[in-house]
Amino acid sequence: MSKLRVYDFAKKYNIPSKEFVVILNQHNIPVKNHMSALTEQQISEFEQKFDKEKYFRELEKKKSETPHEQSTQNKPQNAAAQKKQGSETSGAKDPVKSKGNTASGAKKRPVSSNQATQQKPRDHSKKEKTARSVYKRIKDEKKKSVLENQIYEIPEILTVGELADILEINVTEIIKTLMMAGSMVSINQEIDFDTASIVASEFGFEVVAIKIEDVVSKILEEYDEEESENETIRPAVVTVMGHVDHGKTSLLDRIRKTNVMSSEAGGITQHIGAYTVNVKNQSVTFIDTPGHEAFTAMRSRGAQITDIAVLVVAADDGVMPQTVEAINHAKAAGVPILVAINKIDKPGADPERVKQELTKYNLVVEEWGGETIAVPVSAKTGEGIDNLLEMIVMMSEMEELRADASREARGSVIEAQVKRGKGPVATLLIQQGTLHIGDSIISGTTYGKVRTMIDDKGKRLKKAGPSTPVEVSGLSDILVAGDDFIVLENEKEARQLAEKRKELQKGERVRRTNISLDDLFSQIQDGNIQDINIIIKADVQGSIEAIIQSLEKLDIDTVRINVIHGAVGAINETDVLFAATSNAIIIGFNVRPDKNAIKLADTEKVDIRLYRVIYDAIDDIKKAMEGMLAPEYREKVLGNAEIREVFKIPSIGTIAGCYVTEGKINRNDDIRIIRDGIVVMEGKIASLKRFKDDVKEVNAGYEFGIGIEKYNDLKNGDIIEAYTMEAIER
Ligand SMILES: Nc1nc2c(ncn2[C@@H]2O[C@H](COP(=O)(O)OP(=O)(O)OP(=O)(O)O)[C@@H](O)[C@H]2O)c(=O)[nH]1
Repeated sequence: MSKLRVYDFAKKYNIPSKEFVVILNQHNIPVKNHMSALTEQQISEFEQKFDKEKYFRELEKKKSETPHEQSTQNKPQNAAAQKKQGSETSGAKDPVKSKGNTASGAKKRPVSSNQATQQKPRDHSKKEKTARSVYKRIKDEKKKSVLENQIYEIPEILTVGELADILEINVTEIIKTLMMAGSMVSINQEIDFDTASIVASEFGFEVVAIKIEDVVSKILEEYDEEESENETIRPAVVTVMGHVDHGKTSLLDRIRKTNVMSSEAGGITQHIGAYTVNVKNQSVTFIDTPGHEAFTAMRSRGAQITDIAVLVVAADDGVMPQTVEAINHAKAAGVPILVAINKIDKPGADPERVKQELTKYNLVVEEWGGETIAVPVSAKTGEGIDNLLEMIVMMSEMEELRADASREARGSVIEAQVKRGKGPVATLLIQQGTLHIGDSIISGTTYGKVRTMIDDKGKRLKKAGPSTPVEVSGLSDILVAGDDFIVLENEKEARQLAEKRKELQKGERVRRTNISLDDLFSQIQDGNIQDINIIIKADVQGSIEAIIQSLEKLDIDTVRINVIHGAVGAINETDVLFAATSNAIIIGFNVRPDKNAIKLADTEKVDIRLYRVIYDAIDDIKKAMEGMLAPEYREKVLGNAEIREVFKIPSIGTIAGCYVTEGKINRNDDIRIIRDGIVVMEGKIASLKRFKDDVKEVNAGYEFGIGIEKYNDLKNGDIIEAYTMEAIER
């Protein structure tokens, strides 16, 4: 029998599961949350003790004693009545409201932004759609917040006029109040939250600061939720991926050249990071930076820009490690793959072999009954390129890519730099709507007002629609590739938001919360995850397959394990970015992360687990899923040294001359030898010497000689890593 969870049991009594958790605990049945499993004994115990009728009787009684908040809330009231209620309520609670206590008082009763978003009727007039204003957004919601909480939501920075508008008080009254407090202000002057809250309290109102980031998320949420009424077909955005030297850049160049020569004679190609070509009166946009690394780096910043991935495979070389990586990265992003079998002009070209190899990765070509389109091409001679472009157009038609050009623009940053005479410029890919000259945008902590716009042919544009890449100027600073951008009502708002974000960034960097083995169980319990994504890096292909097979056998109900990528070699930055983007855990089997990967894993909060025995890896995951991961020891790396020279000494063995690159090496440390990112052995130090003397430790920057217990196969360039096992708290 499968386990009975609290939420299933709660259904029997028709009681909401969260309430049921409380009831169970009241009946001495300890459960953590609605996902907790109950034993048969607990169930029968509860059934004997619980008096259902009594419970519902008491519930009814309680309900009749409390006022019907719901109906009061929904009753329309005029502004004066609201204000009166506002002042009376806050006054009644706090008759001697002193200046400055408002903010802290307000903190105790924050306005639920979630609630507000959910309940707001979705009625956007056309005018609202084209003017996205933080200030207006707050104003729209203020009536509701007054009704619910007698608290006004105000921006963290606003003008005197805006405050007057929100509180519905004559602006001269506000100016007068501020003057009496010794502050001479005009209607358009900006004041901060503290000042605004003091003014508000003078009039008997309580205010809370609405967080800038909340407003931005609300705006973005609203944007996504809004139905686009005028959707039309938009061009596909294509990224080219594949193994090194298979011809990605050559293919992109060939496509661009062919196109410019045929239809844009006279145009001067501008390298802006992406370009558009015309195929049978339809446009296709190509991202100029090939490779899955760039693709995943963009994705890790939130940019989902690619509609189709063109996988370039050289016909004379076949499927190679990075071909497989590219396939996995595209698949994890849910992007359809079109295969370009390149270099068919070469004598050794064998397109059929490529098709055969691809089947191993579930890419079965159409002529063999699959769904993958594969086009033979030569970036060198141009053969097959037209066919490839036509297939891209066909695929984009199948994908039904649509966008509403009548909305205000939203999209992603493709590239950014400073140009002479232009200041900071950025290539923006418009994904929705139309960007106009003069639009105010915000992206990350930078804002701007679009001053000029050019396309990839150097043509000046006044506006640009969906899927168009444009280089814009008029920005306050350099944008970051992969960040999104949105259009706000005016430059002032964009600036305020950008400045606020910058301030927040100065504090603590907003960290991504990624999955880790330690919190896996609680996340499963809370129902937050149903899929566990895993990336495996190992020393040999056989280990990857063995791990995948063992993982498949793990059977924990309601959760599925997906190995989204497995490859031979050290753990690198791209792996970490991929994990961060796909919320995956990285398992390293007999391999190590490189330095950049360690750093990135730390900032991106990616859990990397290193193992030497397959059983240990599987066991850890199993235990994590069952919530039984015992408090454990985790290794701490103490130092790294590089082997610079190897001496074979008869009767003693191999001694290596080394240099400590980081930390220190102690005589008693555990050590491992790493060759090209792969662990070749783990063991103990047999001897540690500086010149002729035995030493206890060697610090960074010093040379030393080392002998390893029962191991002689040392090589120049090997890394000796010293580590110890440390108890960690979970
Ligand atoms: N014969 C022939 N050579 C090609 C073809 N396409 C590319 N090449 C050659 O293959 C080599 C690699 O091409 P690139 O376009 O630089 O390959 P890439 O995939 O962009 O390489 P990376 O940027 O290093 O990953 C170059 O010497 C090209 O001239 C082709 O269709 N036929």
